[in-house]
Amino acid sequence: MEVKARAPGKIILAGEHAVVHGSTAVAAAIDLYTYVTLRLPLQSAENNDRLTLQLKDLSLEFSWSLARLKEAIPCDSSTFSSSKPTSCSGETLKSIAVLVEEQNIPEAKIWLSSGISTFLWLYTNILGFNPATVIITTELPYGSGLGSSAAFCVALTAALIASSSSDKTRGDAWSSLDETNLELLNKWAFEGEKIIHGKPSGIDNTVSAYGNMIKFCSGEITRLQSNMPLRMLITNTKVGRNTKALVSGVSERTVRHPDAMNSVFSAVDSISKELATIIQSKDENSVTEKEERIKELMEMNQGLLQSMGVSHSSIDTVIRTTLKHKLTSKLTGAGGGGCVLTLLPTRTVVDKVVEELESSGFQCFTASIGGNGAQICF
Ligand SMILES: Nc1ncnc2c1ncn2[C@@H]1O[C@H](COP(=O)(O)OP(=O)(O)O)[C@@H](O)[C@H]1O
Ligand SMILES: C[C@@](O)(CCOP(=O)(O)O)CC(=O)O
Ligand SMILES: [Mg+2]
Repeated sequence: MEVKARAPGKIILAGEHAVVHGSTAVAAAIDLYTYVTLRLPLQSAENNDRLTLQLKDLSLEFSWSLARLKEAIPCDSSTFSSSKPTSCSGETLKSIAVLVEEQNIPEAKIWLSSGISTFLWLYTNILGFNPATVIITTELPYGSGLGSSAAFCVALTAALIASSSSDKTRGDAWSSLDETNLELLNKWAFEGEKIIHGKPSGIDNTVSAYGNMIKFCSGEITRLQSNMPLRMLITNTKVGRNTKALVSGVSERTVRHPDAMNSVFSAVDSISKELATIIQSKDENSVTEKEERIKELMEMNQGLLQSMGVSHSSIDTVIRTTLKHKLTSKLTGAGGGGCVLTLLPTRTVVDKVVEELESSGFQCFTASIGGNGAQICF
């Protein structure tokens, strides 16, 4: 039996980091996906006593015997239920980390460890100790602010949940999950994100699961209907960073300066709410006027991200370069490098600015905003 699933990456238009501390943020799915193929072998097949993970783009394969997994991962069968997402305890995470270490991940790819731990946790909790081969490919850059971690958790969980569904109508087309399964998958994916991010807000897994554009605040989701064209240039600075470290850096700064940081978070909250209002507004304001307001909000948001300590000299270079072309940019996702968004007002010609950014070693692309969420295919 084979199930495929895919889940999109995202951009955060406003509110990253502050959203972890209860502020509003606005995010949209992009048309770059992580794909998961789950193969469950027949009882009689060879290799029906192993769980294998193939990361195709990286030409890496990891494999565990089911006996080793059962021995290492504590499982209380009285509380175990795939329909009740639970958090991975610190103790279980340590046992899983040992299973990951045994795989001798190449030093240059050691950043994958948290993803592989998450894989083992989600797999064994949703499907139990059953044999399978799981193949993953992705169109998203890893650790660049486009939500590869969430897309990975969402696509994996979608495949795991779909494999136990009774309705497996065959066909080549991608289809969405029903509301109940989407809610379940989003909760499991959030538990997965906790292993990768430490303290995620839940915005990334939510927008990857549901797609479109959302306003998100303390777990409350409002689906947004955009009433204006919204084009963004995405520039990958290619400076590697890690969301977990950046999120905890902001928390530490908040402990040191609670009043100042709470004011920063409150300002971000206002920016995100105003942005959501402008995007949805059907009023008479011309598109140009709305774009001018969005530009200013992005500029203010970037300033506040700077004051949280999550910008980077590479991000400043992108901002300065785009400003020469009268374009406004802000970081997206956790910052510290990673990707930068540049608003492309109607009729902007991007060739010159892209050429200049790419000549500095950055990689530019555009992506369609606000598309599909998680989908499955049998
Ligand atoms: N396709 C994948 N396979 C395995 N692990 C992945 C995959 N995509 C993401 N990850 C995990 O997520 C981490 C990156 O997540 P994060 O630092 O949150 O950045 P982002 O979500 O912006 O890409 C990687 O280091 C890896 O552990
Ligand atoms: C910084 C944050 O707001 C977004 C992180 O996004 P990414 O992992 O950098 O794609 C963290 C979160 O909301 O969980
Ligand atoms: Mg992430």
